[in-house]
Amino acid sequence: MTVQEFNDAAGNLERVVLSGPESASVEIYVYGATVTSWKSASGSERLFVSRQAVLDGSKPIRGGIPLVFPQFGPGILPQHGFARNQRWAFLGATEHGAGVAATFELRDTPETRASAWPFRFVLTYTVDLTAHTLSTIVKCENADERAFEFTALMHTYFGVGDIGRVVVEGLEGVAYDDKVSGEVGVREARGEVGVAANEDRVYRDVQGNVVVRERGGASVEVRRFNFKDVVLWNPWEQKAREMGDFADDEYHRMVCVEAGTVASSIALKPGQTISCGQLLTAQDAAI
Ligand SMILES: O=P(O)(O)OC[C@H]1O[C@@H](O)[C@H](O)[C@@H](O)[C@@H]1O
Repeated sequence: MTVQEFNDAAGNLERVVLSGPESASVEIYVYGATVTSWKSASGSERLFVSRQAVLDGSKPIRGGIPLVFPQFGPGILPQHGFARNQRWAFLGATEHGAGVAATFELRDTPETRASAWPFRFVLTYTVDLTAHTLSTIVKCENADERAFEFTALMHTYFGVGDIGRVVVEGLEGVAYDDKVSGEVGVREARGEVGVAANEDRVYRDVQGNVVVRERGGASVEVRRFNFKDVVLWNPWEQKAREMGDFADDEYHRMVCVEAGTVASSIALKPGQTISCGQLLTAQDAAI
C-alpha cells in the first residue's frame, strides 16, 4: 500500500493518492477535500468527474465526492456552503490491516467568520480505502461559544456506463421533495428508481441502505452514518448544456446519489461533536 502526494505548479500540495489492496485506489484533492477517483479492487473507476471539471482551485470540482457544508443548496451562503471550495490541511495517512486511510482538516477562517455562518468549527475528514469499500466520514466539532446548526452532504457522482440501465434501490415508500416539479412529500412507489429526465429529489429520512445498480453491470451500496437523507440528481440534457464545467453528453455517464442531512439540520452545542458519513461498497459482478 502506498501514499503519494502531488504538488501543483506553485509547489503546494494538490492531491493525495492512496493505493490499497489489489488495484484499489483513491485520489483526494486538498481543494474541498474532494475525492476525484475511487477504484475498487478490480481497478474499475466508480466515480464520475467531468472532462470539463476545473481542477485549479478556482471553483468546486464537478464530480467525485464534493463535501457540502455547512449549507446544502441555496441559502444564506453561496450554493452548497464553503467547505467544497476551501483548501483543507492534509494531516497524514495511515495503513491499517485492511487498507489505508487519509485525514484532512478544515477550520474556520477570517473569511468564514465574516460570512453569514460565522461560527468556529473543526472538520476532520477521514477517507478510508479497503479492497472493496471507500468510507468518507466527517467529524464536526463546534469550537464556538454559541450553538450552531448546519446541513451537510457527500455529493457523490457515481460513474455509470449508460444511465438508461441504472436503478437506485432502497427508496420505496420514502417521502421525497421534488425540486424539479416543486411537489413536497411525494411517496416513492418504485422499488427500482430509474433516471430518464432532469431529477433533483431529496428523499427524507431514508431508513435502510441504498444501492446504485447498473443492470448487467456493477453496483455500489451506500450505507449512511448519522445522515438522514438521500439526494438523487441528474441534470439531464438541457441543464447539462447550461453548465460550463460539464460536457453536453455527460449526463448519460453519471448519477448523483448523495448521502446527507439536508431536509432538517444538525444542531451542535459548544464543545459537541458529531461524525457523519458514508460507506460505499463496490460489487463488480453483474447481477
Ligand atoms: O452545480 P452545483 O452547485 O454543484 O449543484 C449541483 C446540484 O446539486 C444537487 O445536490 C442539488 O440538489 C441540485 O439542485 C444542484 O443543481
